[in-house]
Amino acid sequence: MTALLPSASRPSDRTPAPPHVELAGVTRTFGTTLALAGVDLAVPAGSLTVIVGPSGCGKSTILRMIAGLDAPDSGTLRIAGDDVTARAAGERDVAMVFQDYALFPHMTVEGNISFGLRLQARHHRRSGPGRDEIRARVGEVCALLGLDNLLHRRPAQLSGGQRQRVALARAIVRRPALLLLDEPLSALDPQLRASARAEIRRLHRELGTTLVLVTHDQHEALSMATHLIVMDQGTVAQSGNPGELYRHPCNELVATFLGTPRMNLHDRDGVRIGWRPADGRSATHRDGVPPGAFLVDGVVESCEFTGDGQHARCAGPDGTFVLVQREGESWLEPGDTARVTVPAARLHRFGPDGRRLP
Ligand SMILES: Nc1ncnc2c1ncn2[C@@H]1O[C@H](COP(=O)(O)OP(=O)(O)OP(=O)(O)O)[C@@H](O)[C@H]1O
Repeated sequence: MTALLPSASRPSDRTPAPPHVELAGVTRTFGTTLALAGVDLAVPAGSLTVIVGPSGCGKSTILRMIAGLDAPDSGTLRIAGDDVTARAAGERDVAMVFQDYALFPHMTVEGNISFGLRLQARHHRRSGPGRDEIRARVGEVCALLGLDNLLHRRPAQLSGGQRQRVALARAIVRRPALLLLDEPLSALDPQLRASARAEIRRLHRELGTTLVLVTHDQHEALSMATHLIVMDQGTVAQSGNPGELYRHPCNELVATFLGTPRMNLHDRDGVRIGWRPADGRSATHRDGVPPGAFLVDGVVESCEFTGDGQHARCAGPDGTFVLVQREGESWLEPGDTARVTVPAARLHRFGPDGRRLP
């Protein structure tokens, strides 16, 4: 497939890509709410960067700032190396897809997708795209997104997933160097979400453009991101490769926000010990405890069947915890005594301030 957009270095490159977007010391207050409390972040060029965090942590505000729809109170924003902090939205090579897709209801799919190009043609008669070019570019993105058979429908005649693809098509037909997606999957039902996630990843690979996506769904974030940024109360808690953040969370917030069921935590000797529910093994009293392994006891309160396994919820002297059991293991039942061991290499330790201990 020929790249529709100027190619950027791929996330699989070994050398770290230069940042496409950089925020330095960005703050933003709304009335008495400090939405962004000094944000420093970098979006690697060509990456699929996902910004994730609890509701209200400032994700959408960051996206709107990158798009030029909001301005920082202080700090700087650079795109492709240029300081664009004071530059208007129209002067940035950026396209944004909104959460509600914001399609024009009275226009057909074709009309919606070609709208920006037709506007360009009208305003820049000499340099803007001609009628044939517009038709060719609309055809190209419709083929890419499987919209060929829907060109003459209006948004009301489309499913949620089809509307989302039209919104994506409308954004990429302009060939922006940077594509911003605000909660793009939130209007879709769970089954469509899985295919839409794959669709966005494919689109990102084929376009080779930098894509920044905002979500509050950690599963979506882990499964889609080539670069992950976890936000907490208006600041960046941690950023990097999703696997790295999952395996080595820098603090308790990142540790418990990423992964389901969430990480179990127990206080022992002034240290908080964390372990992921899938890393524990149910053991009997006759089993030896491997050197350095963590041992936790409890009574099974309830079990939840998940299809390929079960989640056993337990309560014990060290607090409550969840154990993931897979097919083939001997499953615990409510009322059973649970004795769980966790290998030393799978333990996380946090200090009183919540930060990861070495
Ligand atoms: N226009 C506004 N006026 C007043 N407060 C605002 C405005 N926009 C955002 N805020 C506040 O700023 C904070 C950050 O909002 P933002 O929308 O960026 O969070 P978010 O992480 O995207 O949340 P969500 O996941 O719920 O969409 C919130 O406390 C929000 O209430």
